[in-house]
Amino acid sequence: MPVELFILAGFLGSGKTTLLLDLLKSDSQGETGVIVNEAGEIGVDGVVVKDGADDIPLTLLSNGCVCCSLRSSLVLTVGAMLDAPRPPGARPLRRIVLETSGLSRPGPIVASLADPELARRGIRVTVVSTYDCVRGALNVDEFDEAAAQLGAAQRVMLTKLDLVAPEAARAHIEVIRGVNPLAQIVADADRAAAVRQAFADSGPAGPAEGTVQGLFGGAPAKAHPRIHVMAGALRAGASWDDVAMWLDDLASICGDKLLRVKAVLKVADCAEPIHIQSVGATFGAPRRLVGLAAHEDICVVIARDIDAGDIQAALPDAPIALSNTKHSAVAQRSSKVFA
Ligand SMILES: Nc1nc2c(ncn2[C@@H]2O[C@H](COP(=O)(O)OP(=O)(O)OP(=O)(O)O)[C@@H](O)[C@H]2O)c(=O)[nH]1
Repeated sequence: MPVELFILAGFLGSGKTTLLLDLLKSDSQGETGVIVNEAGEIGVDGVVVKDGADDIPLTLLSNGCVCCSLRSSLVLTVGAMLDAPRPPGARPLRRIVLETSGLSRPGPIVASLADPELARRGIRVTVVSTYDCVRGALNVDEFDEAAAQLGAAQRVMLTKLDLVAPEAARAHIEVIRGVNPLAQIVADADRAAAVRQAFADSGPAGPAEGTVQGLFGGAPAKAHPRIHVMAGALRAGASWDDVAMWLDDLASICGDKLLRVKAVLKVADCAEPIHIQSVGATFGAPRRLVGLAAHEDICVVIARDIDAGDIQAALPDAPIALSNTKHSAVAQRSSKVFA
């Protein structure tokens, strides 16, 4: 049976990891492999996926943004995942999901997968993009990435439907149709049904591959010139209160320039690492990761028009020291080329 490779795209915080975890929970046969890529050098999603679903084949591509720098390693990773021995009695992998960074553009990833080795294996590629019904996806500052992610999708999955009225959902569907009239829109209020539709087999005809590659194949990967991906290092001995106060300060300094915070931090006064995340400047409830007592700290902050130097200058005694990552440098370099 051909293996389905799903490229899971969608803007920062739009619900990719949550959708992936729902798929893994529903996959009682363990037929799904996962590749996680994040902006910057930090793999929070990989940790969260591992905590939510044991025993899945999982590979992290965490040394850069996949659409900028990892083309050949992606092909090798997919091949290695398919060749890896399966546990006794397990079925062969039926699908692989590549969760991209919320800043990745799917076009170059699809183009990089047009590889003779993968074609020989009969892999079918489908781009599934998540669309956040609370934030919308086409805010002016995020337009380039969001439009690329929606435009390249064969399927667009409406997320956070439970948080909006049906009229709002209908309005979002019109927006999506305006950007990509070819996409199948998954808007089922029954979450389990929606997850099945989002990851349904693409069928013998394949998911309009010609269309995606024709529109986006080979396009250069443009990092957004105004977006900064920062890594944070936790000061030894910092407590949960220190971190909570810093998050408050960070939100008030950045305001709507703050796009995403994700961290797994081992603070002095809690036995387990704590998973923290925000979408924009809105923080979800912190969660203890019980299975990960010995995990090293990871922290990523993604913002627009404000970088680590600005934040450090405003918060000099912070319990978390921020530094700009390669993704910011890539963004700055490419702004000269693409501006
Ligand atoms: N109520 C509700 N919350 C959701 C839904 N999907 C995601 N969320 C919440 O939105 C936040 C971000 O979700 P993630 O799944 O981490 O988003 P993501 O797209 O993987 O984020 P990045 O990898 O940073 O781009 C989390 O707090 C989720 O719990 C949904 O369908 N309903």
